[in-house]
Amino acid sequence: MASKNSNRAAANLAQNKYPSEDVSIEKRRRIGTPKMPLNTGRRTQARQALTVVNVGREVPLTNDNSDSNGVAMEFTADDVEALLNEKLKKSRFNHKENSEHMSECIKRLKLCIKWFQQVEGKYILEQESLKNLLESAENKCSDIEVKFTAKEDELNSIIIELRKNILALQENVAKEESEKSKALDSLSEEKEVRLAAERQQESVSADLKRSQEQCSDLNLKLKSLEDMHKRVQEYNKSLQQYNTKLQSDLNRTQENLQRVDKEKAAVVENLSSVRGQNSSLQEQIASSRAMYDEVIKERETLRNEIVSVRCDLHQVRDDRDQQLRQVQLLLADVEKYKECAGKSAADLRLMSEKYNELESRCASQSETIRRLSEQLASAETKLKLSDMSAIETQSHFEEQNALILELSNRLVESDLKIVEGEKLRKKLHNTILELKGNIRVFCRVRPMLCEDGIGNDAKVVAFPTSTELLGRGIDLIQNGQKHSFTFDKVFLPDESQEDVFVEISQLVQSALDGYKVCIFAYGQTGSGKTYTMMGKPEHSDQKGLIPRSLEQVFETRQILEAQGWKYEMQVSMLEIYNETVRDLLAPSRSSSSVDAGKQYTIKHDAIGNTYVSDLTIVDVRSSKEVSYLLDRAAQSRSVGKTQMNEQSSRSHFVFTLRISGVNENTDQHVQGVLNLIDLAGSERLSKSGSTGDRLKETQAINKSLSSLVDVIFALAKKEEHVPFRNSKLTYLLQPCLGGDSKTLMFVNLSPEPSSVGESLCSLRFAARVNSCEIGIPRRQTSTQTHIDELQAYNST
Ligand SMILES: Nc1ncnc2c1ncn2[C@@H]1O[C@H](COP(=O)(O)OP(=O)(O)OP(=O)(O)O)[C@@H](O)[C@H]1O
Repeated sequence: MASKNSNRAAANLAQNKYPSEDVSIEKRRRIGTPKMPLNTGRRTQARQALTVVNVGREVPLTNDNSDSNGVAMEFTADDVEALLNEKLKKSRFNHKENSEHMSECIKRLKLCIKWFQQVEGKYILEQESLKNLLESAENKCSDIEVKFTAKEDELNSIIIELRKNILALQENVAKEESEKSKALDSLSEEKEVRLAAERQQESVSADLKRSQEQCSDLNLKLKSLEDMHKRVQEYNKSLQQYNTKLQSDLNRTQENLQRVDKEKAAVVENLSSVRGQNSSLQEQIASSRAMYDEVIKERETLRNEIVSVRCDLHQVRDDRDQQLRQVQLLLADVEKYKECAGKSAADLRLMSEKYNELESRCASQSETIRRLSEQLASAETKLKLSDMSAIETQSHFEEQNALILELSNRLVESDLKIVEGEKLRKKLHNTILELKGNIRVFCRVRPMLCEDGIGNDAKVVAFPTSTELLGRGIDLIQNGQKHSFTFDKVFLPDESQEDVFVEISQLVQSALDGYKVCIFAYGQTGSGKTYTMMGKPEHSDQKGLIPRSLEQVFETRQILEAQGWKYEMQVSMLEIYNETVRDLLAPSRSSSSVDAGKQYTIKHDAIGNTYVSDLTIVDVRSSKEVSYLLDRAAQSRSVGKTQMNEQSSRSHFVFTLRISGVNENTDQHVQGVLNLIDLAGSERLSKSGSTGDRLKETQAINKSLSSLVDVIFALAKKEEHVPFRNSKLTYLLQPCLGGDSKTLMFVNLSPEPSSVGESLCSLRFAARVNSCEIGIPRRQTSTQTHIDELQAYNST
């Protein structure tokens, strides 16, 4: 209830109303006051009332029941107005009346003032009460305002919080929505995955079924395979037998190859004889052609003669006809004359003379005609004869031409056959080499020498004689223990230099075909390395591989020249002594010590060719030139003395023949290299008994040979790093060992029982080399520009 009143009071305040205004509004209306704020309006009304009283207007009394106190009297606005507007009735003569009237007026005005004062008192009271009310209302209002602001603040903070909550909620909603969409996506994905999985499951179960079926099938197959395995094992055995047969076939193929080579040589010979025949036939043809031309010329002259004779004959015939016509005319004249017998006898005589003359002329002309006819007949027979001989010559010429054509066809055919044969030979040769592996090992045991000592009959080397190992196996007996080894070829002590060369001649041929070929001899001092490589060139049957190879190279070069090949050969020779390279062909070497200061550096180019800087390279055209160079090199070689061999080489000897060939017919270029190396002795320090300088040499030799061993072993194990640079020897041989060359190692053995330890070491190393696979041999064919580039590189 209290709050209701306070609310209403607040509302009134807001409308500038007072609580009691509603009550007094009627009164104010009645006294005619305008509606105005109370404190100003009431004072104005009072002043107006006083003004009315002071002005003394006559105000009609609307209420006559006013008592003497005049308190109960009430005045309306109209009353007051009327009272104020009332005009005093002044009469100049009736002062009394005027005075009465005035006093009346004053009386009324006083009443009116009194009323006003009462009203004012009431108003003041009311105003105070209203003020109190206002104050309380204002207090309430301020309280409310404070509460309101507190509430507002509270609400604002709540609103802010709510807004924050809304934002957070909106974010959450957005997040939730994105999660929802994600979840929906993943759901759909999962659905797809599930479908796929279901499908997969179906297929897997189908597969499973199939697998089970297959499994059972496989079980069956396994059984059959087991049976087959047994059969395969049996087959394998037979294959092994077949393999040995193949090996023998291979040997036979090699023999065939040699036979093919011989046949080739025969064909080449045949070809050259055919070529000779051809040239003689060509000469014959040329002479026949000359004869034919002569006959043709003769025939032409005869024809011309016949034509001229015919012309003459024609002429003579014409003359004769003319003469005959003249004779007939004359005869007619004679007849006329005879008829006219009356003419003179002189005329007659003249006429008969003329007639005789004409007759004799006619007879001579007939004679000429007969002669010319005879001439014509003989010329015609001559012409016929020359025609016949021309035809004969022509047929002979045609025969000769056919023969030439046939011979040239045969020549082309045999050329093709030679090329084909050559190709086949190369192919077979390379197949054999590939079958054998591109690093091969041959073992050679030298015979017992007088120097080896007499009476030492204990045999430490034996050669198995089984078909499988014949020519390939070797047994070494050390302290009663047998060590067996197998190599690509084992040469018995009694096998000749020729026998050894036959086995490597194809390799030498490969150098001409554009391959890099490297043949080196390894073994202890005195085991026959130099004998194998160099031999004794002064005795033709004891020449070693180097002179024989060179002879073959130059011989084959000549044969290949007939096929359009042109070769250029360059030779260089060096030795590696105490890890230092020495040029064996250096001109200064024998006379001065200029060479001693030179630092020969070994370089390899991108295509695996090796170059040694400053090394003397000599162009050679014949094996004789090379022999001369070999002699020069032999003199330059460093030869020392050890207990083991008086002429023992203490350095590695490297002979290099570079071959570059061009075939102008086929526009082929080949670049081959033939490296022939005589290594220094591989004996161990203890065995060599070296001291001082010799010990240093032996150590250097051992270092380079052990580097060779390391390189070979690294290659055998297919290691990433191969230590080629550990020694000059291995670095020089890098392209041969690690690259694409055809490499052959001779392991030379001494049959002496005292050398059995060294022989075992050599054989073990050789066996390791034999198990190596080192790349695929690659033929070096190139264009002319490439060769020029290489030569330019070489010259730098
Ligand atoms: N197959 C052989 N037939 C005949 N004599 C041989 C044979 N092999 C080697 N000789 C002889 O054995 C001796 C030593 O041979 P060689 O000089 O070739 O050995 P080496 O291994 O080269 O020795 P070094 O390491 O000292 O050079 C020589 O007198 C040589 O003639």
